[in-house]
This record gives sequence, C-alpha cells and structure tokens, in this order.
Amino acid sequence: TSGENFECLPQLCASVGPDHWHKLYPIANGDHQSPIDIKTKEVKKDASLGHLQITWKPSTCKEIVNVGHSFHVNFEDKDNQSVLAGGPLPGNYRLCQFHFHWGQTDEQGSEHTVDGGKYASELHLVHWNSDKYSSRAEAFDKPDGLAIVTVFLKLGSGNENLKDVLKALDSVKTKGKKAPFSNFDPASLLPKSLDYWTYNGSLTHPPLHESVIWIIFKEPITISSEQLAHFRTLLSSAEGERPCPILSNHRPPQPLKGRVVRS
Ligand SMILES: NS(=O)(=O)/N=C1/NCCS1
Ligand SMILES: [Zn+2]
Repeated sequence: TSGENFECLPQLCASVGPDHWHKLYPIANGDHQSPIDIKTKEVKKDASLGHLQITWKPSTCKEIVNVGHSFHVNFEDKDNQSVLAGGPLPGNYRLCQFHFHWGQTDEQGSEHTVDGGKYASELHLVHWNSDKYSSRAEAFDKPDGLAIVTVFLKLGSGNENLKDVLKALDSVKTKGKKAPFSNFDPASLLPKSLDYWTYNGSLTHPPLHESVIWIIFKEPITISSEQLAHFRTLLSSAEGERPCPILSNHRPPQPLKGRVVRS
C-alpha cells in the first residue's frame, strides 16, 4: 500500500466469525449452546424458582479491558463481596466481569431473542460458583460453574447509567489496553422488574463451554443510537495497526435441542 491508513476491510476482520468456531471448538455444535430464541408461549412457569438475591458492591469494580472482540469491566473476586444467589442457583456465585454485545446496525445486536425479536444490545454479568470452585478458571468449564445475568437493551433515549462506561471506553480503544475503572454500581444497569427467564446453556463466545446457568431479565433497559455508535468505535486492532472497528459481536441463536426455558 502507499501507506495510507485504509479502514479495515470487513472480510479481513470477519474471518473468525461464529460460523468458523466449530473447527477450533467442536462444542460449538453441542446440545446446550447459547444464545437461544426464547419462545414465550413455550416457557414453563416454575413456582419453585425463588427471587434473585443480588449483592454487588461498587467498591469491587476494578478495571476496564479491551479484549479484542469486546470490552470487559472486571471485578475483584477474591472474596464473596459481590455475589448472586437465589433463583435457580444452588448457592453463591461471585461476580467477576460484565460486558456487552452489539450489532452493525441498531436493529440487531442482542444474542438472545424473544419470539424472534432482536434487541439493540445485551449486557452479560458473569458470575462463578464460589461455593464449589476456588477460581473462575476452575469453574469456567463445569456444568454448574457459571451464572450469567442478562439485561436486554432496547433502542431509545440515552441511558444516564452508561455514561461512565462509555467515557472509560475512550481509554481502551485498542486491543489489549486496560485502564482503572472503579466504584461503578452494576445494579444501576438493572430494570425495575427482576422477573426473569432461566435455562442451561453455554458461553456465547469461545471457548463456548456448556457451563452457564442463564438468568435473563424480561424487562429491557434503554440505550440510544449515539451510545450504540460509541460501542462500535472500539477497535479489535492493536495500537499502531490499521484500525479495525468492532462493528458487531453477537452470536446468532442456537438450536434449543429439547431444553426447557423456565420463569
Ligand atoms: N458472552 S459470554 O459471556 O457468554 N462468553 C464469554 N466467553 C469468554 C468470557 S465471557
Ligand atoms: Zn457475553
């Protein structure tokens, strides 16, 4: 090239998309994969499901990291300060990180869908079973290892509670960058109602372990078009490389394979 700074060619950046994952991670074609389409008429009401008990401490929020296909907000998880219990869970699950998924346009971006409907984005708050395992690495690939609390984001007015996260993004633009990010309350990103769906599935990004109890709030929060555009300015390229924006990072719904979604 004559040295000008080409924008990243879409096909160059998309050669590692969801359709290729099965070659390195055969579990991609497994029977408990995520996300799924939630068919509300087929959901099973289960009176034995209790309320969720959420105890997240803003003081455990530590840093923000560009992981190449998204960004993670990481939490200190050396003790049970920020925990999730109740609902479908057998015990305490410790919060370790949250991140978002988004799409190329505002009309898509969520991973789970509801009666075929796509939201603009989806928030995942990842927890690991600290009653049974001694680290997230140990819990990562166990069937009862992880619990991911999920909030849908629908296109609407700007969300005040996303402002701090979006501002912090500007300090981790390129792959591998990390910056301090403290004293953030993830509960500010929850909807009013804590009614939820739950089912057993997998991580939606490699290594795709079938180790997740999914807990998905029925009520979405909002995000504006400008805030979604801000997500898309994150780069999968490292500093000094040709800039390659992360335009989308949502896996499409996977076969239900006889699983039952409960509420
Ligand atoms: N999107 S997800 O939370 O289900 N998948 C992940 N893979 C590695 C870290 S989080
Ligand atoms: Zn995710």
